[in-house]
Amino acid sequence: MTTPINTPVLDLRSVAFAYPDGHQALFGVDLQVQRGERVAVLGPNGAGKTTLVLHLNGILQPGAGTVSVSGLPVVRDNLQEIRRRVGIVFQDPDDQLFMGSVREDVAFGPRNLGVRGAELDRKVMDALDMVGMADFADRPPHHLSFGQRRRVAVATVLVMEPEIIVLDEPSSNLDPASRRELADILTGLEVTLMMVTHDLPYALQLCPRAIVLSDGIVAAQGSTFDILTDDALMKSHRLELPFGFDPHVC
Ligand SMILES: Nc1ncnc2c1ncn2[C@@H]1O[C@H](COP(=O)(O)OP(=O)(O)OP(=O)(O)O)[C@@H](O)[C@H]1O
Repeated sequence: MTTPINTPVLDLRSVAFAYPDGHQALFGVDLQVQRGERVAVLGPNGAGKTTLVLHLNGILQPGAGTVSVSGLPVVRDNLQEIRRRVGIVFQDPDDQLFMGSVREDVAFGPRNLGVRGAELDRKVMDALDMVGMADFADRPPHHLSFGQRRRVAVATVLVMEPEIIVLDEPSSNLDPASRRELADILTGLEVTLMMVTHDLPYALQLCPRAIVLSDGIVAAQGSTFDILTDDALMKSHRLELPFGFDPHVC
């Protein structure tokens, strides 16, 4: 199927969601992400960011509203294709690494789609190369450091050649060098990217655009720089820059 060139990769219309216990987490979220964009999702604890992410590949289904990925609605019948198009890197890499070796973990997704033999080997090694983990292909994931496991988790998503990569707190628990190396990897990728983060300098470095999710609605969106330098907006949504960090000088 061909997709018109200006169809957003992500298109959320009036998405509302309540958990089974009745807690309403999203109250009508509208959000479009165009091909090639890098967008940060900012917001205080409990704002609904993870709930939003779980709607992007159909882990959660909205109570009202719609989610589409490059024009394809996120509904039960489309989930296999949606999950190929949307790669989610969860906060805890151990949620997505469960095989005996790095190579097997990265091969898991494409193998499920029927890729085999030399083509599978090539795809796996290309993805591991992109995250600088090719030398670790035969190591068990649980023998790797947290930062190395996060890179492998990124490779498990890259190998599927998704249309958008969504990362939940990609810089959490990384030491400064690993944090910087992951930023280098992510900025080098030619893929649409959405990143949920409390690490505001990271958002500024990686994502030209940001949205502020607060109490289950999109409270603001615009350039990341404009948002981070709007003191009143930042304060009203409990967003704080690290002490001494000045967005004007990075
Ligand atoms: N399984 C659940 N059942 C009921 N309520 C939930 C469930 N998961 C999350 N919530 C509630 O939904 C709201 C949004 O949660 P969510 O995890 O999406 O927030 P978040 O913005 O990702 O927060 P954080 O920055 O702390 O990770 C919160 O009030 C939370 O308590």
